Amino acid sequence: MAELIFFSGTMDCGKSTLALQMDYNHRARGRGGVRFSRNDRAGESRISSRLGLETDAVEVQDTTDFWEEVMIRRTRGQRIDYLICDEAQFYTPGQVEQLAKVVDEIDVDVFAFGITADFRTRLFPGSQRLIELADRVQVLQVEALCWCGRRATHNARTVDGVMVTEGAQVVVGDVDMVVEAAAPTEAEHAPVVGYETLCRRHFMRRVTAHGASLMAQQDQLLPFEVDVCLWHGSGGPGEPGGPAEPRGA
Ligand SMILES: Nc1ncnc2c1ncn2[C@@H]1O[C@H](COP(=O)(O)OP(=O)(O)O)[C@@H](O)[C@H]1O
Ligand SMILES: Cc1cn([C@H]2C[C@H](O)[C@@H](COP(=O)(O)O)O2)c(=O)[nH]c1=O
Repeated sequence: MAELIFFSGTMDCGKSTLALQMDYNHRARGRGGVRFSRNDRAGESRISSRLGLETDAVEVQDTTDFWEEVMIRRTRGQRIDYLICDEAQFYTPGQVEQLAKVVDEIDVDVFAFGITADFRTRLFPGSQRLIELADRVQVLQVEALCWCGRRATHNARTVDGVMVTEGAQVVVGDVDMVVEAAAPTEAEHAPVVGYETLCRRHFMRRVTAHGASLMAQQDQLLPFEVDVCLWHGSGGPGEPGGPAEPRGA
């Protein structure tokens, strides 16, 4: 019996790699499928893995109807046994319902891959619907790690290296974005948006790898205990929007 499976995890934990592997394995056994994605970092109509694999896919738009996508292909005589749905956090709740219908009504397996929550820890609407409807939600085995070595559970967004908690929900980007060392003039300056996976503790305290390394440097430089402001938030220590703990983060 066909299933709707949601493979989820943080950014950079191997979801797209697994999507490409599953497509390969099913295809190798003679099954027919279609690959879908939306807003892949590599560009439109692509599924790309940081391991270097990349392939073509059908770009999902707000107007895409998965039921129709399958019906049109089957009418043409194409074999459709499964769908690979990457970056599924960007699909609409209605599209997730179409995927469930494809599973239940015409026995097509749907393998969806995506992050559950955004940079504010809020569920993406597509991921929420997948969690509500999937036969199984499978958390990926490969753990993305926080800079402290703990399992990363959250996706932080940075703008010019500083963690932010306000902004549009969707901004395509990558982990390990390099922030320019030499500041360009204001007119040229386009903010660099990046992402970093963190454990909950460091997400809540807003301590990114960059912030932690600054704090470590300050600890080495200062001969005595002083209050050091290394943050850009508005609250006081431990308050929402406030700083990371300056010591023992
Ligand atoms: N040079 C590398 N050598 C080995 N593994 C790598 C390399 N670069 C990336 N990876 C692996 O690829 C994973 C990211 O895979 P990817 O499918 O792009 O993630 P996701 O789709 O979840 O964001 C990393 O967690 C890491 O395990
Ligand atoms: C947290 C967060 C992420 N995104 C974007 C950034 C990337 O383009 C994708 C995730 O891709 P990955 O293959 O899982 O690395 O999502 C976003 O738009 N908004 C966010 O809050």
